[in-house]
Amino acid sequence: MDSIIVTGGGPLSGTIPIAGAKNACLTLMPATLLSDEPLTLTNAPRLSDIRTMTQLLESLGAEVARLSDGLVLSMSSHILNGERADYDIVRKMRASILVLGPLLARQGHAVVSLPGGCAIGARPVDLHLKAFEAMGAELDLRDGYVHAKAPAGGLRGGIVDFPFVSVGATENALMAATLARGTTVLKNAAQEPEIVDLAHCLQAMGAQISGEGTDTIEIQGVDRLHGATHRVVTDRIELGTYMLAPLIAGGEVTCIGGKRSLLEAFCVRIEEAGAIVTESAEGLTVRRGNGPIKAVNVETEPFPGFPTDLQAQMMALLCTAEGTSVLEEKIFENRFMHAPELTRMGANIEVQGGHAKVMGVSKLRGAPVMATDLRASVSLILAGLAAEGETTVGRVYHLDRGYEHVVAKLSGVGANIRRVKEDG
Ligand SMILES: CC(=O)N[C@H]1[C@@H](OP(=O)(O)OP(=O)(O)OC[C@H]2O[C@@H](n3ccc(=O)[nH]c3=O)[C@H](O)[C@@H]2O)O[C@H](CO)[C@@H](O)[C@@H]1O
Ligand SMILES: C=C(OP(=O)(O)O)C(=O)O
Repeated sequence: MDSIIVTGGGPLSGTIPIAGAKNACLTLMPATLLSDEPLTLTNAPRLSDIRTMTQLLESLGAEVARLSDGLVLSMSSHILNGERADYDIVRKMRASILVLGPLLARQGHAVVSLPGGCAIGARPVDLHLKAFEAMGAELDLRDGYVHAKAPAGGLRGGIVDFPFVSVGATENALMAATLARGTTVLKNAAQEPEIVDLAHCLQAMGAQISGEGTDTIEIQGVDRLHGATHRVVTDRIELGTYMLAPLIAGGEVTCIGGKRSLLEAFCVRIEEAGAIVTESAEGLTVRRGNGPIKAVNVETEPFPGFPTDLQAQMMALLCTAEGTSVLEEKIFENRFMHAPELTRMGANIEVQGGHAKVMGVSKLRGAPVMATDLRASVSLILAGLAAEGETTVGRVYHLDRGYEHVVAKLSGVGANIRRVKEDG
């Protein structure tokens, strides 16, 4: 197991290329199961989650080729020879549940392991299942698996009214509905850029979809989808993460490929805290304005609100802000596990239920800390960028799920950061 060692310093200067979005790629890849023709994704990120999804698709009979240093994924599921997504793969990555909709739509049956909870909360999949039921599927939950069967003649269109917004359930239902008979309407649908990206890819494959990016998506089922080539949208969470680096360590960084429209609510919050954000054709450039970073309050919400996947990193910034900030986590029940680790670095944070009160301190101090999940890991690296001395972040495998070349990207703008084997 590797660790990352960061020595506080600064200021940072230069450019960081932003990768294709993990969370878009993880739903675009299962879309290949909807067609017997090849789907090619460009701008794919080089991440362990993508390798896990590759393994899952291959277990179902798809062929996945990684070309051009892994940035191009070419997938083909000419023949599906499996219907079972095994617990051994699903437990590694919750996004595995996204094969259920495509399998059910294409071959009329599927057996997919229930993902179970994870470090940030219980994370049930009941909304995914209710959507398939609204399309006529019969579901049986036994032995830890969902056994799903479409009605004779295949899934049929239906009205799916989500009681609250779910990104994954919207994606799963959207994919399934492309091949259902008749019209499906998804109400209270998620509006994330990754949903829009999935809709664009499905449209390129011949799907009839309207309303993507709003809370009502309408899908007119078609008999078959064909192959396509699609470029994966920019990773707005990686983008936001690296935008925080110069605010914490000082300096100026341009995130290549960044667009404000992907992260408006986040940009507004960091500007309130004292950031200067400039958009150009190249990307987003960020630096501190005159004066210290100021405390701000943050509530996580579905898009277009402030993303939960940037809450930990924002907390790292606010640890040394002037004043007291309150962060409210409204998406996941247990997503403050970075707080005790930041406290080990000298932060002053009180967590109560879904709220974290962060009393700004003048400086953090380096310490050995433990990554508990993906975004928590990177928040500790960000905190380490300006901390006094050395911060060693353990359990870096969490980080590898969602950040490619993190050491190269941050050392490229002048950070003192290296990766070592756990035993030295
Ligand atoms: C691979 C991927 O894209 N992951 C993202 C996706 O996760 P994911 O798709 O799992 O997140 P959801 O939007 O579904 O979850 C939102 C909330 O709804 C709850 N819920 C969800 C489905 C369900 O059937 N029942 C239910 O109760 C969840 O426990 C959570 O509290 O969106 C999250 C919210 O933006 C992000 O943090 C994740 O990074
Ligand atoms: C929570 C995340 O991912 P996942 O839904 O795959 O656990 C994330 O990307 O921050």
